[in-house]
Parts: sequence; C-alpha cells; structure tokens
Amino acid sequence: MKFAGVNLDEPRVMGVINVSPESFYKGSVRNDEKALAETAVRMVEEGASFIDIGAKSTAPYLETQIPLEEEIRRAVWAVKVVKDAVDVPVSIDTTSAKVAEEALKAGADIINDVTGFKGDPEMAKVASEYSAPAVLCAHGNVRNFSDPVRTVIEFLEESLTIAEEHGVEDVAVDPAIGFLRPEWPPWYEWDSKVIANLNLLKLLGKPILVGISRKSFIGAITGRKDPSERLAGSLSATAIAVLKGARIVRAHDVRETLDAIKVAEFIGRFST
Ligand SMILES: Nc1nc2c(c(=O)[nH]1)N=C(COP(=O)(O)OP(=O)(O)O)CN2
Ligand SMILES: Nc1ccc(C(=O)O)cc1
Repeated sequence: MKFAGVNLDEPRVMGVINVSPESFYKGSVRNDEKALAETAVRMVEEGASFIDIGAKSTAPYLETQIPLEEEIRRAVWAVKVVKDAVDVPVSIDTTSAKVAEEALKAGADIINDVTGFKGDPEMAKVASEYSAPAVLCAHGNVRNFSDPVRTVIEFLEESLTIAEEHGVEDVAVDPAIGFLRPEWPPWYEWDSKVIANLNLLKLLGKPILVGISRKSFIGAITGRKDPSERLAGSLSATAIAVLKGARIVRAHDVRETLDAIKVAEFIGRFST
C-alpha cells in the first residue's frame, strides 16, 4: 500500500508544524523562517515521511476564526519555506479550497481536509484538478451515539464517494480523533472507542492515518491539562492505533512517535 508515493509497508510519521499562533499546542507553532525550516529539517532527520503544515487551528474548543487572506498568506509562506528545506511530501491542513489551491501552487503535494471534502464544495474539484492525494477525516452530524466506529466508517464512506466522483483515488482515511464531540458519550470515551476498534476501518481499503498527538482526550484520561505534558499518553495511544492498523501517524514529536510505532509494529508481527 502507498500514499502520495510513500510506501506504507512500515508505518510512517507525518510531522506537524503549525504556523497558526492560536493552535492548541504552542510547542507546535513556528513563526519565523529560520525556525520553520530548521524544524522541518530536524523532523525529516528524525524519520518523518511527510510534513503537515497548518495555517489555521481547527481545535473545536478554541476561538480559531481568522480571515481567509491571512490563512492563505501563512500557508503559502510556510509551504515555500518547507519545500525549500526538505524533500518529503508536504501536506496542507485546511478546510478551504482556496487555501488548498494556493498552497498546491506554492508546492504542497497533499491536501489534508479535516472535513473530508464535505466542508468546502470546491475542495474535491481542487484535489482533482491538481491530481493531489488527500487525507480525508470523518466528518458529519453524529446520529448513532452508541457505535462511534460505525459512525466514523459511515462518514468516511460518504467522503470516499465524493472523492471517487471526482476521480481522486490516492486517499488516506482518518477517524478525526478529537473532532467528533457528541453530547454523549463524553468525547474521550468516543475517541477511545474509535482507537480500540480502528481495525474496522481497514474495510474501507485505504491507508489509515491518525492524529492523536497531545490531544484533549489524552488530557482527560491522564488529568494533564497542559498539552506540553501529554507526550507519554500520546505514545501509549499511538502504539495501540498502530497495533490496530494505523499506517501513518500525524504527530508533533517525530522521534518519540517513530520509536513507539516501531516497537508496536514489531510486537504486532508476533500476534497470533
Ligand atoms: N488529518 C488530520 N488533520 C488534523 C488532525 C487530525 O487528527 N487528522 N488534528 C489536528 C489537530 O492538531 P494540530 O496540532 O494541528 O492542532 P490545531 O488544529 O490547534 O492547529 C489538525 N489536523
Ligand atoms: N484540531 C484539533 C485540535 C485539538 C483537538 C483536541 O485536543 O482534541 C482536536 C482537534
């Protein structure tokens, strides 16, 4: 299995760099050129197979609105700096087709859309026009509260239909950890149920990507309010996700995450 030209026979890390000061984990934010380029280089040296750039936070519990022009400005700047610094595929984390298009023109390789082609009606068209691979997250209004992984699969099937209709085939599916927050069950239980049953997403026939890194469900389980204290909890959940079939892990801490997935993958080989 491959995604964006990268062989997924072994699980891979997608390093996250945000150029959005409002992002929930301040340690992920870079706003000067030197620090941005150095971080991308370091992440690739540490083993990242992809770099994901976010120019606007999508945290559902934060005030994240910024003007579209500002997101475009940040995205285009960051994509150019990172593409000049490293050779791995670069994704642009955006829900806006305009931002995606400008980022692709600036050299981005992949669209990472947390609304799974459902937020901006032009997004699938842009992916198609630029032949861009896409990460599609589960997105929609939750109706079935009792079976989180079934809901995630249904949402992803809808996204895959949109992708197919536009001839976008190079797709990774993502269960959108931290994004789906029904009133019940509490979101940390929802996210845990999804990760515990992540293997069921394999039936979609696409590589599974997860974003777990330092998220609020880790904080809720461990009592760690500050995202800077959530690395150990993140690595624990990452290992489980890899055992359950995740092939790409989107993370802020490349070195530690790669070690965790190598160990999980190695142990998983002996599972009977
Ligand atoms: N495909 C995918 N994309 C994502 C995911 C995720 O789980 N999957 N999580 C995010 C949250 O992390 P980030 O550090 O970017 O936080 P921010 O939204 O506050 O910038 C942002 N983008
Ligand atoms: N964009 C996101 C950022 C953070 C979280 C989370 O902490 O659960 C979820 C989504």
